[in-house]
Amino acid sequence: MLSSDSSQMIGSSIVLSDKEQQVNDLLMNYKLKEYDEGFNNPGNFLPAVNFFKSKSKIEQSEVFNFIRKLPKGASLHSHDTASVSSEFLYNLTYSDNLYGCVTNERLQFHFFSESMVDNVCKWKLVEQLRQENSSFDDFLKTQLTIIVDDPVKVYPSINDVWSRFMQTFSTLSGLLTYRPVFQSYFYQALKELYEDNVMYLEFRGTLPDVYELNGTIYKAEEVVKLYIDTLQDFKRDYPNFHGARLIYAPSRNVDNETVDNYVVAATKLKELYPDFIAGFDLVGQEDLGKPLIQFIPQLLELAKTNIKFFFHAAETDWIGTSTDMNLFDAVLLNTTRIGHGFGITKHPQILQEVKSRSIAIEISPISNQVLKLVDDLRNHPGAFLIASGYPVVITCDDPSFWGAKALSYDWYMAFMGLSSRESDLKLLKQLAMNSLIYSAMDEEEKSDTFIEWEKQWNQFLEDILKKDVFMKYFGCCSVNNIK
Ligand SMILES: O=c1[nH]cnc2c1ncn2[C@@H]1O[C@H](CO)[C@@H](O)[C@H]1O
Ligand SMILES: [Zn+2]
Repeated sequence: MLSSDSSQMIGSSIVLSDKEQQVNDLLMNYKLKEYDEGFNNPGNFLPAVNFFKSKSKIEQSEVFNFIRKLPKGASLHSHDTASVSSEFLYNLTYSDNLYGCVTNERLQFHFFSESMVDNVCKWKLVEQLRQENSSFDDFLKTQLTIIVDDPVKVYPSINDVWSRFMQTFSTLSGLLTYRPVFQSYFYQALKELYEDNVMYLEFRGTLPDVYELNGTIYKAEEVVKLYIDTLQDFKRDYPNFHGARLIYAPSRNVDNETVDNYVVAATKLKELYPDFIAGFDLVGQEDLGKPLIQFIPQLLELAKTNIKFFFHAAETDWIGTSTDMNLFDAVLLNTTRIGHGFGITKHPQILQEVKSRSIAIEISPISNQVLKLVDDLRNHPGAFLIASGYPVVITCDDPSFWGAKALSYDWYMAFMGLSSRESDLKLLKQLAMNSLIYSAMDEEEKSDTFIEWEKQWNQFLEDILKKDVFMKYFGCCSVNNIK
């Protein structure tokens, strides 16, 4: 029974090479030490603690530092304006020509040239706001993320945390949709992934209007071009980075007529940029927005084109509600992957369908914890999906908003919180391969990328073993430590 049970886990069919086995021994040394320490002192087990509190401790974990070095393949679910580290975001607030204004206790940003400041708000240069009031900067920092000291108190329900979450998107809008910032932000998002050993990105974007100081506005089609140009710049600077694609993902909290317009826009974008546009999704808090069933005629129209669907579905704790039913519509509409799918384990029929049709579930553990679906990540439904070999990819959703960076924090949670004490390098290797297998790349591109990834993987094994030999002979970090 034991072997039948563990043979169903993701990665269980992998046979490790000798080199991989040596690296695995090291990894499991780190993992078991940390895991068993948690078993003995449950209050210290990091996946059980709110991420706002656990983050700095995760950064000291040897498992986490191992995962950071591991070539993780692709990042398949993140959002346009919640991608970069909060440090980078904060530094953007020192940009020239940036104005701020506070309405209803929320900060708004906008760039203006001096002669063109509008009257929509009582704008002042952010530089001036900082000079006038010594506590302004602390206030500004609270506006860039949803991090708070006491999340249980500040966010009693999911609607409270989502309200703050949406306000944060709104605060950042005027800062990030200024064309030079828009491009440097995307460049930085790619850079942080690259530095986290991620080689390819598929991200959701709403394609907001982007502006210049002289009043020029770029509409969706031109905004896509801005992404493509930035991607090209990035690939020129970092030729080992494979690439990126956009999933056009506007708000679901709209009427039918707006979705008619989405269909027209998505079709046009796919025609103009067939390679860069991966597909379509609808975003926003599912419990408060419209369910997919409301837009079936439009979505069927879109399905006639070669646009793939990547629907967010059942990002919820409720069973049998419209949010939960989105799983059925997503599968019936032949979705390529499912964003979150948090409710899936309550639906045996959907479980069968996703397995037989190879529809990957994009699991974002930290997002689900911070946005109040589950407190202790050992109770995340993804634990069942991983243990039973469902098609799963690990994703990061909105790392910027909770102080995470790129993908490794979520991989850490998947490895320590959502999988068995026994799960090892085989799981991590399969998760990396899954991220390429379930990407929107065509078969030829997938196999090219896979070859690139394997090179990185072999280099990673070499690097880990070299470091291990070094540690054995030199103790820690300096030749003075030779024993
Ligand atoms: O986890 C999520 N579920 C649904 N929608 C989300 C999530 N994270 C971000 N957004 C949505 O994405 C838009 C920016 O691309 C935001 O406006 C937000 O509504
Ligand atoms: Zn999302």
